[in-house]
Amino acid sequence: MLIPLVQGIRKFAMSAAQKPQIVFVLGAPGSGKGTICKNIVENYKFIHLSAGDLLREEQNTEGSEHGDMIKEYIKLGKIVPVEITCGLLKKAIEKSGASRFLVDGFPRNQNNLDGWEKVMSQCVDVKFVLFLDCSEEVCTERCLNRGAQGSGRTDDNLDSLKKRFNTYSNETMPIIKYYEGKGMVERVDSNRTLPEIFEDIKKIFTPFISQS
Ligand SMILES: Nc1ncnc2c1ncn2[C@@H]1O[C@H](COP(=O)(O)OP(=O)(O)O)[C@@H](O)[C@H]1O
Ligand SMILES: Nc1ccn([C@H]2C[C@H](O)[C@@H](COP(=O)(O)OP(=O)(O)O)O2)c(=O)n1
Ligand SMILES: [Mg+2]
Repeated sequence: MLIPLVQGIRKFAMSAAQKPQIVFVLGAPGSGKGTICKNIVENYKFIHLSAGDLLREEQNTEGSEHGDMIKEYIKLGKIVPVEITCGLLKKAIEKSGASRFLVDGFPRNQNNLDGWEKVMSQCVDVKFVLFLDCSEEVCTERCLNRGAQGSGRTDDNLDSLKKRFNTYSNETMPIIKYYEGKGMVERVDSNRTLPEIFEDIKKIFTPFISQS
C-alpha cells in the first residue's frame, strides 16, 4: 500500500517541479521589452516569446482566419481577444518544451489575464512580472525612431502611438497594479541607458536563477 502512495507523491512533486516557469515582461510601447528580453536570453536560459511578434507573424500567415482582424487591432492599438493570443503563446510554449520563458507584452488587459488563468494556470508557474517603467515622452521618441529606422510596423506612428498609450494606461496599468498587490512585480526604471538597465536586470535574474 505504502509504495504506490510514495510513488504517487513523488510523481506529483516531479510534475510540479517540471512546470515551465514564466516571467511576464510588461511596460509601455517602446519601454524596451524586446531589447531587454534579448539581453536576458543572452545571459540566462530563457526562451523569449513576444505576444506582439506572434500576432504579427499570425497576421502575415497566408490563410490565417484571424489575419485581417489582427491587422485592424494592431493599427488601432487595441488588444486582440485572448483566445487568439493565448492560443499562440500556448502553442509556442508546448512546441519549445523549454523550462523558462519570458512572455513579453502579455497579459495586457483583464481579458488577457482571465483567458491565461483559465487555460494556463494549471500547467505553468508564473514567477514574477518584470515591469519596465518608462515615461511616455521617452517611449514615444523611441517608437518613432524605431519606425524611422525601418521597423516596418504599421503602429510606430504618432496616431497609433496615442491610441497604444491610452490602452496601456487604461488597460495594462491595472494588470501591473494587480500583480503589485500580490507582491510579484520587479520594477526597473527603463528611461536610462541600456548598460544601467542591464545592471538592474542582473540583480533580479542572477538570484532568481540560483534559487529556482
Ligand atoms: N534603454 C534604451 N535606450 C535607448 N534606446 C532604447 C532603449 N531600450 C530600447 N531602445 C530602443 O527603443 C526602441 C523600442 O525598444 P523595444 O525593445 O522594441 O521596446 P518595446 O518592445 O517595449 O516596444 C528600439 O528601437 C530600441 O532599440
Ligand atoms: N497581448 C497582446 C500583445 C500585443 N497585442 C497587439 C496590440 C499591440 O498594440 C500590438 C503590438 O504589441 P507589441 O508588444 O509588439 O508592441 P510594443 O513592443 O509594446 O511596442 O500587438 C495584443 O493585442 N495583445
Ligand atoms: Mg516589443
